[in-house]
Amino acid sequence: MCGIIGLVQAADCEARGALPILAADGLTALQHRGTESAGLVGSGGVDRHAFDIVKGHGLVREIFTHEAISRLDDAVIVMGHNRYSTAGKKRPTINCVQPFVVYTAIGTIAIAHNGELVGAESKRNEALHQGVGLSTDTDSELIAQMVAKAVALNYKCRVNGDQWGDISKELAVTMSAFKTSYSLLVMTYDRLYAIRDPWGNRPLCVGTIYSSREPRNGTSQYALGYVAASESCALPPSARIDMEVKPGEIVEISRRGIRSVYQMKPHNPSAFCIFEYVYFARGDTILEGQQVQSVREETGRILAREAPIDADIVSNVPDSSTAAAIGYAEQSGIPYEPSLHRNSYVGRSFIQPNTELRQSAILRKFGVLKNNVRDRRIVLVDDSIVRGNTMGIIVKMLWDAGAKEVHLRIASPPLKYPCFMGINIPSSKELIAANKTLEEMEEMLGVTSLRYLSVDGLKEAVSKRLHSEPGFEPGHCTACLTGNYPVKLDF
Ligand SMILES: O=P(O)(O)OC[C@H]1O[C@H](OP(=O)(O)OP(=O)(O)O)[C@H](O)[C@@H]1O
Ligand SMILES: NC(=O)CC[C@H](N)C(=O)O
Ligand code: SF4
Ligand SMILES: [Mg+2]
Repeated sequence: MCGIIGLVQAADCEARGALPILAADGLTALQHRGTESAGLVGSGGVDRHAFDIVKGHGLVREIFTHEAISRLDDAVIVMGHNRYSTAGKKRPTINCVQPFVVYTAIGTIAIAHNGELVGAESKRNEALHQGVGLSTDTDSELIAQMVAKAVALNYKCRVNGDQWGDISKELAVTMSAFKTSYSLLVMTYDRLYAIRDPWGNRPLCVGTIYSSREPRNGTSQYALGYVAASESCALPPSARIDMEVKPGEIVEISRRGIRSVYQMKPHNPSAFCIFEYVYFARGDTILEGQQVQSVREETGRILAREAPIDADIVSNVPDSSTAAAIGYAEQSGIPYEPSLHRNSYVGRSFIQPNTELRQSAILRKFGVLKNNVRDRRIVLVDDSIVRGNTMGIIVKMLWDAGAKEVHLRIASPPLKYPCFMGINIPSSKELIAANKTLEEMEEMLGVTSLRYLSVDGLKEAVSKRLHSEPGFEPGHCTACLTGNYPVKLDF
C-alpha cells in the first residue's frame, strides 16, 4: 500500500522549518501503510534543480531525527513516502526508497507512488530498449523516468511564458501510458501534483491547513498551506479535507492554492481497493466521504447476522478488527471483552516483507488475558485471514489459556486470489483460503467453528454511507475475493 504525503506553504506564510516537521508527523500517521523505508524531499521554491533529500530504511521516527529533517528547513514544498514494497524485491537497496528524484530537461522532479503498475514488466522492457536507464527494478522508478521522457519530448513545444514547474501536460501523457494502480505525488521546484489512476484504485485526498482549528471570535481563519495525503488521518490538526482526488484527475497544488488541472476519462465504475476498508486504512480516515471505523463496525453487524453463534464473549484481534468485533457484539447482544493484549511497540505483521519477520512480529505482539479467556466460549473476530500466520499462533494461545470454545468470525470474505495492485500477495499458493476448504481450515487452525462475511455483506457495509461525486460511478476492486480483476491481466 505505501503512504504518501506532500505539503506546500501558502504564498503569504513566512514560517520556516514547519513544513518538514508536519511532513514527518504525517508520515508517522501513515506508518501503518509501510514500515520498510521512508523518504522526504524538499524544495525551496526558487532553484529548480536543488532538492534536499533525506531517506533511510526503517521507521519514520528512526530516520527523521530532528537533525536529519533540519536539512529541509528552507523548504516551501515537502513530499514524503513510507514504503511497503511490492516491487524491487530482487535488490532492495537504498535506490528503491522513495520518493524517486530525477533530473529532467526542465529541472528536478520527485515522485512518490502508492500502488503497483499492472503490466510494468513490458513497459519496463520497452523503456530499456528505448535507451532509458533504470537503477532499480521497481515500477515506481519507471513512472519517474516516463515523466522525465515526456518532459524531454514536450520541451520544444513549451511556449515562452510556460512556467518551468508546470508539467501537467507531461503528466497527462504519462498517465495515459499506464492503466492502474497508482496514486501519485509529483513535485517540481514550485508545485506539487496529486494524481489518481482512472480506476481510483488507491486513496488520495487534498486539504488546506488553516491558521487555527476553528474560526475564532472576531478573527478569520487563513490558509497557512496545503496538503495532499494517502489518508486524511495524516493531515495536520488544523487542516480540513477539500477533496478526495477523483479517479483520473490531476490536482495542482502551488503556493497560490489548489486547482484541478486535468481530468482523464475515468473508468466507470471505479475500482477502489475494498481492502482499504477491511484492513489497510486507519479507522479515523475518511474514504469516499465515510469514516473507515464506521464501515468496519457495520461489517461486524452484518457478520453477526450472517454467522450467528451462541457464546459468552466477543473478542477482537487487535488492532484492525476491533471495530468489527464491537459491531458483532452490538448486533449479537453478546458482551465485547478482549481476550488478547497487544504490545503497542510491535507493528503490523502482514506488511512485513517476509514470512520470518511476519511470524516473529506475531509472536512478540500478543499476550493472553487469561481471566477473560478461561472457561469462556469466545467469538474471536478478525478482519481477515490471509496466510493464516496470525490465527495459527493466537488460537493456540487461547486454548492454552483455558478457552472452552473458539468461534472464528472473519469480517471479510475468504481471500483466494493474488493482488497485482499494491499488495504483496503475488501468488495464490500462499493464501490459505485458496488451498483449503472451510472444514480443513477449521481443523488446521483448531477452532470450534469458522465463518466469513459474504462478498455482498462487505459491499453492503461499504456502500451504506458512501458519498460519490456526480458523473463518477463508485465501484470497488474485490479481485482478491472474487477473482474479478478490474483490468485484463496480460502478463
Ligand atoms: O492471516 P495473516 O497472514 O496473518 O494476515 C491477516 C492478519 O494480518 C493483519 O494484522 P496485522 O498484524 O498486520 O495488523 P493490525 O495490527 O492492524 O491488525 C490482519 O488484521 C490479520 O490480523
Ligand atoms: N505498496 C506500494 O504502494 C508499493 C509501491 C511500489 N510498487 C514499490 O514497491 O515501491
Ligand atoms: S486485489 Fe484485493 S487487495 Fe488488491 S486492489 Fe483488489 S481488493 Fe485491493
Ligand atoms: Mg490484525
